[in-house]
Amino acid sequence: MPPPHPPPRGVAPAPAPAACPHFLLPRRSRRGLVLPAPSALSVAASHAHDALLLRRAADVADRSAGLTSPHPNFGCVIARPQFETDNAEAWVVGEGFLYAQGTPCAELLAAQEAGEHARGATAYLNLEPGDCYGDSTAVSSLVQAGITRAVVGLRHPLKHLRGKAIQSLRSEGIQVDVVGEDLHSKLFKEALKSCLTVNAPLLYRAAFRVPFSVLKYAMTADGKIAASSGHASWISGKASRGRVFQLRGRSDAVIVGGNTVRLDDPRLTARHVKGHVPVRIVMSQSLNLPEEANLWNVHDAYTIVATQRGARRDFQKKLALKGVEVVEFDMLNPRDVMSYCYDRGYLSVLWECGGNLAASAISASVIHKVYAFCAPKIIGGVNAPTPVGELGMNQMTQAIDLIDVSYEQIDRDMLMSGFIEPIPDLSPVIPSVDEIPSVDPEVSPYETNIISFYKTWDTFGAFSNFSPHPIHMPDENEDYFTWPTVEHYYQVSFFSNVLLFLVHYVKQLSILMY
Ligand SMILES: NC(=O)C1=CN([C@@H]2O[C@H](COP(=O)(O)OP(=O)(O)OC[C@H]3O[C@@H](n4cnc5c(N)ncnc54)[C@H](OP(=O)(O)O)[C@@H]3O)[C@@H](O)[C@H]2O)C=CC1
Ligand SMILES: Nc1c(N[C@@H]2O[C@H](COP(=O)(O)O)[C@@H](O)[C@H]2O)[nH]c(=O)[nH]c1=O
Repeated sequence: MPPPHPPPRGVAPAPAPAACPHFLLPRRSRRGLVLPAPSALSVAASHAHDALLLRRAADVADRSAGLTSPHPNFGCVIARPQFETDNAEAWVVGEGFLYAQGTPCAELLAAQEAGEHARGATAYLNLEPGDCYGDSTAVSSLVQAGITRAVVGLRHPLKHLRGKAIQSLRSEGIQVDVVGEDLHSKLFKEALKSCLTVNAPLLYRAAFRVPFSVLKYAMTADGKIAASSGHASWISGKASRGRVFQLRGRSDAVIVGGNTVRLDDPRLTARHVKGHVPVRIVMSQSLNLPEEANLWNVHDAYTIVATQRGARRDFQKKLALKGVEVVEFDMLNPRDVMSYCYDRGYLSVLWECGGNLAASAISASVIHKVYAFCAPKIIGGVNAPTPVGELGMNQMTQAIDLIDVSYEQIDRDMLMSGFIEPIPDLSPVIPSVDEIPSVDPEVSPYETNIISFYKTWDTFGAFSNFSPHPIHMPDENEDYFTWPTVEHYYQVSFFSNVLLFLVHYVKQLSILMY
């Protein structure tokens, strides 16, 4: 996004003493032009601008929520003060976010968009960049772009990456201001909250060693999630259900209980929104589930059935034949299922179950956030199910208080959301990928023989298209060639009959790139 009034080209980076707020620095272009009169800005105003642009970096990072898992959401906003306007939003010359694993980093995209305007500008990063597999593109992009200052919301949560990029940037002469260390004010606290919220799944995962879990339900104005018959479609309106698709798209998995499968035959897909499709998980102790169900159609999305060890082995086999993965637990309970999801690398899980399983999950302390859609309808019914079953509380003083509550009207419905636990800060240290225990392949005798390896952190992730493991394969002339990843080989195979020249081209490109 070009600035409304681009600064002169060839602006020399300004010297940046650490103690001096960036916007107070006088800066000169190579031609001797004095740049915007930043001294006109008070420290308070510069803090306000910094905080606003940092919040914007967090908002930008949020655009790929659900897609970067298990990596954090990174956003980068590059801005430089303009003479003509005090509106910091208009100072933005480039922005970018990490779209997904294996795609260019936020800093590179922002620097590319800013071009020459990045010289002498400030980069706002919701999170300290992390370098994967020795890749330091984020830092080098900012250095090469001529950034003179970086404002960082949070240090990287991984122990082995924490502080590294900040140190590298500083060693390149870039002034780095970290919120809470170099920048303190109420405005920065709020900006920090945005940075924490955008990576809440990662932080909860680190703090509690389970994925970030959201309980979502739709209820009538008299607090029912279905009629007494169990019929529940639909309580909330179309717009609210559209929002649910978005929530699914931000989650690694969606969970329901067996009863919901029997009564609703749900699909639990993120249809109508492009992008990420979560895994569907059914928790069923009895395994008394229908032979035919939408969830067994694994062409829509992958399905896992979590059950009690030994439950209906014949039915387990049938599910496995359909491509459904069955996982047995010694004692099926929400905490063990969440530990299992943690081991699979999931960052966030959406619970779309009924009240019985919801109560069990809340009691097990695995629910961190609640989304309650309330529709202006009354259904009544003494036995009609409610969003949360028995919690064993009998005094109102025992009620769980939601915090950071938000209210939003969605068409005729009201959405209330709030956290059960405070968002953890970064004091816990997330184990590196190597330290995350692998899933025990013996966990179930009837796991499906279809294995999932789309993402590198799946159990069989080494086969993932993007997994950085070279493969050695013969080409059409039986000549062996080493491909840097399965993705390279796949893409070439896909086109080989049609565009042979492309094969040659991609091979050459691979040789050049690696
Ligand atoms: N309006 C809304 O947002 C929603 C409404 N609903 C409605 O809710 C009703 C179903 O409610 P409910 O039976 O509570 O929903 P669920 O089926 O989602 O949860 C209960 C089932 O989960 C399984 N389960 C596994 N482990 C546990 C455990 N530790 N604790 C509790 N259950 C466990 C059992 O399956 P099994 O019996 O197979 O062993 C149990 O019957 C339906 O009428 C449905 O339409 C459901 C979801 C959302
Ligand atoms: N009834 C009800 C919901 N119910 C939830 O949605 C599931 C159905 O999802 P799908 O088959 O993908 O459309 C169902 O099993 C239950 O978990 N959700 C809502 O947003 N609003 C509603 O009124």
